[in-house]
Order: sequence, then C-alpha cells, then structure tokens
Amino acid sequence: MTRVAVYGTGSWGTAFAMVLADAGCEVTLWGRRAELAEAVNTTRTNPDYLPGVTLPETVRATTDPAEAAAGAEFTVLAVPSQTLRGNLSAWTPLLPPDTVLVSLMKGVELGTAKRMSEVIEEITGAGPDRIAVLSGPNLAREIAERQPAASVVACRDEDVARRLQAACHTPYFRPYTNTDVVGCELGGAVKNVIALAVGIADGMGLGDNAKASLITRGLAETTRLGLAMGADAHTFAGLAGMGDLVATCSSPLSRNHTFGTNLGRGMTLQETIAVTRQTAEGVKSCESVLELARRHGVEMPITETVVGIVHEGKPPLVALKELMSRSAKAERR
Ligand SMILES: NC(=O)c1ccc[n+]([C@@H]2O[C@H](COP(=O)([O-])OP(=O)(O)OC[C@H]3O[C@@H](n4cnc5c(N)ncnc54)[C@H](O)[C@@H]3O)[C@@H](O)[C@H]2O)c1
Ligand SMILES: O=P(O)(O)OC[C@H](O)CO
Repeated sequence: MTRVAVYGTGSWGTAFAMVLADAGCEVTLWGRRAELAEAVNTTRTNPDYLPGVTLPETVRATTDPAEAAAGAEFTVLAVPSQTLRGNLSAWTPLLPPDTVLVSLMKGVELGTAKRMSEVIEEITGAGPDRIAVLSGPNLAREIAERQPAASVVACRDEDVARRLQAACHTPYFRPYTNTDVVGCELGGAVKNVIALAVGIADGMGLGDNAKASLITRGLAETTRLGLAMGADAHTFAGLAGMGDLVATCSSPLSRNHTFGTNLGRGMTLQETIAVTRQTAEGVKSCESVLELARRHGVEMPITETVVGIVHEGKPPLVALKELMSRSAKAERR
C-alpha cells in the first residue's frame, strides 16, 4: 500500500487525504491541534473543517510530524502559503530522503515572491524531479462529498507525475498530468486574486457582463505573466488555468470570492478579515503577484486594482472607474 503523509488538517488537506485513501493509499494526516487529531481518529470526522463528512479508516491523524513522515512515498503539503517556509524548515529533517513533495497550495510567498515549489526546493534541497504540484477546480467541500472533479498533477519528471496521478485517481477525482509546474502554480495563485476582483464586483451589485469581463481579462493577465516566467500558454486554457478560475469566481464556496464580496458590499478590510475563518490566499498573494508582474515587466491591471482596494484602502467605485478609463488597446496586447 502506498504510504502518504498529508501536512495540514484544514479543508483541502483533509479532503485530499480522503481522495488518497479512496484511491487505495494509507494516509497519515498531520495537524497542530491534538483535539482535532483525536476527533479524526475516534469519530472519523473533521468537525472544524468538513463537518458531516466521514473519513475512510485508512486516514489516521497525528500531531507528531515524525510519525506522519515515516515511510511516506508522497509528502503532501496543505498549510497556508505564508507559513510553509517555517513549517517545512521544522519538518525537513524528518522526511524520508526519496519522498516526493507535493504542494496543494495556491499562493506566492510575501517578501520573496517565490512560488511554493521554489520554497520547497530551497528548504528541502529536493530537485525538480521530487517536487510536484496539484492544482485545478477543486473546491474542498464538493470533493469531500465525492462530487466529480478533474485536476492537474504537475512535475518536471513526467513519471513522477504519473505515479502521483495513480495515487489519487478515484471514480470521482480525475487527475491529468502536466510538466508545466510554473504554469500550474501561477494559474492557482492568480485565480485567487481574480476571484477577489469578481467577488468585489458581485458585492457592488455589478452584473454578469462585468463578471465575464473580469474572468476573461483576468485569464489574459495571468497568461501574460506566465509566458514571461516560462510557462506554457496551454496550461492557462486548461484545468489549472481557466478551469480553476471559473470554479473559484462562480462559487459561493470560494473563500477568496466571498472575501471580495464582503469588501464590495462595503465591509472594511479588518471587518472582512474578522469574519473569514479560513485561508483566503489571494489577500496576501495579490501583493506578491504584483511584485512578480513588476519584476517581469508585465501589465496586470486587475491585480493592481485588487491590491489598491485590499491594501491601500481605495474605494471600489473609484477603482472601477480607473480600471475602465485606462487607455484603449487591442485585445491581444
Ligand atoms: N479549500 C479548498 O477548497 C482548496 C482547494 C484547493 C487548494 N487549496 C489551497 O490549499 C491550501 C490550504 O488551504 P485549506 O483550504 O486547507 O485552508 P484551511 O484554512 O481550511 O486550513 C489551513 C490549515 O493550516 C493550518 N495552519 C494555519 N496556520 C498554520 C501554521 N502557522 N502552521 C501550521 N499549520 C497552520 C490550519 O490549522 C489548518 O489546518 C491553500 O493554499 C489553498 O489555497 C484549498
Ligand atoms: O476557497 P478558495 O477561494 O481558496 O478556492 C478553493 C480552490 O482553490 C478552488 O479550486
């Protein structure tokens, strides 16, 4: 039986542990809180993040990172992007030397503007053939209910991507392989920023034309950044690009979309943070994405607008006016 360690008992870590177990793996789930690990082991549920979902017997939880790591063929990381560096520094000495590190995270590190695979490589010293990314339209709650979804597993080494694909393929979860790690990571991180923009528009009461325009132009600016960073344009038309963007921008289950909606309705940033219990990666990553855009000389007007509203206190109506009155241009530029 394939042994997998999943670090992070939040909604996606727990739901993906269930997917792995349903695909036939033996999974150890690491979490910080003893009472939550105890609940998983005794009631087979994660009442804090996925109430009402029964986990398979082959998912066991622990608060001991060494116990989770022991014998793991895959080490899956599902903590907030901004804490990964600290977490992984502590776990690295415990990891099996050949384990494949799998990022489920959809953010870019503040300060360094590094993608999660870059942070993993820097901290663990693993080469690109041992670092994989899973990304796609994968709202955790739907997957925990075993509703059908497709996804992408990306690794520079296609054989490793195929091994991971086999480890998480179930009748309701269909992963495709890809070797474009940069594109998959950027698709996942930037869609959160665009979902904030769409949420703000929804909260302001704007219509479906505005939503479709933001999604389409959001994909255009994501692709521009991706191409400047060496990604493959096809990735952005796929599940980790368009697929995830559409799911996140349309679903009330999305934390980023909901965060934006609250801002668009007139809540302050502090009020919105106070009512947000879970990780909304775009709130911090919008600044790192803008930093990447500047470094690579790429225009990302929607991302810039989101940073203005979220971090610079720009009123959404003023930001909308500025976005719409930019100089006219050809669609493909
Ligand atoms: N929820 C989804 O639908 C979904 C789907 C795909 C990808 N993702 C991505 O997966 C990642 C994790 O998201 P999630 O939905 O599981 O988030 P979550 O907010 O549900 O859970 C986060 C987990 O990280 C833990 N955590 C918080 N701070 C920590 C710290 N300092 N050290 C260690 N652990 C800490 C929390 O206790 C919790 O267990 C994010 O990057 C997110 O974008 C989420
Ligand atoms: O809830 P969000 O906004 O973090 O989005 C969840 C997933 O990334 C959707 O694929």
